[in-house]
Amino acid sequence: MTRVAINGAAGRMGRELVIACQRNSSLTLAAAFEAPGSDAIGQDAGRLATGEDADVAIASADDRDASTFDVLVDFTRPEPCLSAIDDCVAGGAAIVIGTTGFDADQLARIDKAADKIALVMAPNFSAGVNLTLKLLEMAAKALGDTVDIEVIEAHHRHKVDAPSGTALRIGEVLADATGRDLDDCAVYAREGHTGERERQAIGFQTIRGGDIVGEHTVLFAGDGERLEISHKASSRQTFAGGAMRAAGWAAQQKPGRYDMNDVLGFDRD
Ligand SMILES: NC(=O)C1=CN([C@@H]2O[C@H](COP(=O)(O)OP(=O)(O)OC[C@H]3O[C@@H](n4cnc5c(N)ncnc54)[C@H](OP(=O)(O)O)[C@@H]3O)[C@@H](O)[C@H]2O)C=CC1
Ligand SMILES: O=C(O)C1=N[C@H](C(=O)O)C[C@H](O)C1
Repeated sequence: MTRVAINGAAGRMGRELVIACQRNSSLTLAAAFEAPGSDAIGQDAGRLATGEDADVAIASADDRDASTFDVLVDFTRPEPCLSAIDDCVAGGAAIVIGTTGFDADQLARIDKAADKIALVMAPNFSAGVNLTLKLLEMAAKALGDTVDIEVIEAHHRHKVDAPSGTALRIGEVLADATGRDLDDCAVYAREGHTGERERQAIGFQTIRGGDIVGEHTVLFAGDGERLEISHKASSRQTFAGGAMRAAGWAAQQKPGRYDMNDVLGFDRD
């Protein structure tokens, strides 16, 4: 049995992760953590997620001892995630990172930690989104500079980062497939007299509202026709189940940085 710990266990994803862990027969919930001072500390992680006790009390992230679990799953915010990584390095545990919104310095710290522990990081753990990335790569290679490419994403009103981590990953895949550098061609906002659109631009449109779980569409707009490839998540269990699959896999790996292509066994080309 792989011993799993969940960071941010009282959050939207944290509660779904508790459920997904309980549904996976090769995993056992060993620990759950929340922000120091959180009202959730001391509450049972299972009771919070499902109404039934899991006999795992949520502890403060300050009291984390990574020798008591094999892998930690983090869906929190960048800074708490980096603290969790430090603890996993100290205790020799693997980590699965679903958190999004890291800056370049933070990403460099994550890369460094992967020299010491197995680290699986993905902006989206749903199998459907990871398959969508493959379809997008194929479409972008085939259509190339004959179309204008726009990435449209929609999420719930509580999301704090934009564009979504998934949209940014989509942008990287599209840029690679068309031989562009995303830093040069990304357009994140348009207002006023913008001038005509440049063919090489990859545009991002962000929608925030209500309880939208997560939707991503790529529009390939040509003359006389347009192609749209969409993924729409309707339940956070799709992310949580994928993250638990990654947790079981990560616990068996040697140190290194991995993503969902590795977990799902997808080819890299
Ligand atoms: N990769 C993927 O498949 C997916 C990624 N995500 C990403 O996951 C992250 C979380 O999303 P979501 O669940 O909606 O957000 P929530 O705000 O609902 O959950 C985050 C949780 O982390 C807690 N937290 C804050 N600080 C700490 C700390 N120091 N130690 C431990 N826990 C802490 C928060 O507590 P408090 O509220 O008290 O601050 C909260 O309970 C986001 O970055 C989101 O983009 C989301 C879905 C899928
Ligand atoms: O914050 C969310 O909810 C989600 N975040 C991830 C992202 O930023 O891509 C994945 C998912 O779409 C839900």
